Amino acid sequence: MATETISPVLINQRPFDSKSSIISSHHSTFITKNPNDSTIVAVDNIEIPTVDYAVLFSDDLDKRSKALEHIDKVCEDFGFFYLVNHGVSDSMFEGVFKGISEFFNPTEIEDRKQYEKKHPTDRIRWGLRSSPGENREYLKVIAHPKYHCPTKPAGFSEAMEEYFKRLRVIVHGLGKAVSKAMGFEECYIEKAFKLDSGFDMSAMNLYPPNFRSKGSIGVPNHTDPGFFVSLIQDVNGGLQILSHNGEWINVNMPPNAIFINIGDHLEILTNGKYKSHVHRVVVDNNEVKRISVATLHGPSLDSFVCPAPEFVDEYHPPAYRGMTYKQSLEANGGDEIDVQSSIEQIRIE
Ligand SMILES: O=C(O)CCC(=O)C(=O)O
Ligand SMILES: [Fe+2]
Repeated sequence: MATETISPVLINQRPFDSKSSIISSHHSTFITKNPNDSTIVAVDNIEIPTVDYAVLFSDDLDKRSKALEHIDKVCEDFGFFYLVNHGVSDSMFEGVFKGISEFFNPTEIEDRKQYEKKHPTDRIRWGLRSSPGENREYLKVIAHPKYHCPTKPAGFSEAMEEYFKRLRVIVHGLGKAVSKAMGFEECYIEKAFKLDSGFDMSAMNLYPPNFRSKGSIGVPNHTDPGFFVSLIQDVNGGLQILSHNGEWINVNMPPNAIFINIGDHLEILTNGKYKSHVHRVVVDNNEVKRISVATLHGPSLDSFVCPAPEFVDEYHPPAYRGMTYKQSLEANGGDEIDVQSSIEQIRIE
């Protein structure tokens, strides 16, 4: 594959021109321009760590403390992991993917247009993107504090509600485990982000098979707001995440695992101890459509999020500006449902 290297640019988690293709070298990633080839290269040989949810709460103290040490290390050294043994049943997964598939039924596209953007305070939003920079259909809903979802097709809203309820328990459990793993009281994260009224937004995504796509990109490079982001999918294909070392890694999830990614606001709270990682979706190789559900688990909208005193000292000055979660969702021109990362605006250079 002949490529013309323009100039080696370490991506360092910043947005870049999605028309360029990317070649990963061992410890850095270079943007290269290759007019004949738009494939996006990522590696399969870096194993994404697995966290066993049940062991985090094991009665066996030795097992539990080893599991807590493990999750702390995984959050710090990677920032993302596969969560298994989480208690979402196979039938719950089936119900979710069946409901989403039916919602995105190709013959009813006119019906879905009622959820196109009307106002920044929309609680349900639908969109269809078909361009070289983005190829997906999506439905975004607010899942918490008040749940919203289209009422049709029959059973869809109920299946999603049941899933979001279970997911909240799991993610709050992870918050407790991580709080303890960092040496704090169990409800440290819960209190810091006022999670009783935590703001959760979920994006249900439908990616076309490659023959129907307008280019390689399903979703361009981004990080997500929130403290944890959870992702489930019906088939593997296309999610890639940029590692600490600047290598794009293919996310190949075990069946019915949940992919957990640290969100921007846990990076801010921990003053960069845990980091939010750039990811994207590539649709090049997808022979079939793919469905994913990405849920951004956020602080309450009025939570003021800044680096916590426990993570600040003379060697680690605050690296992010403080603002409310709502302000941060709007700082980059987004709104409460079309949430956009604003960590670049929040980071103190
Ligand atoms: O569909 C995926 O695999 C990822 C989607 C995503 O990153 C998002 O919706 O924020
Ligand atoms: Fe994302």
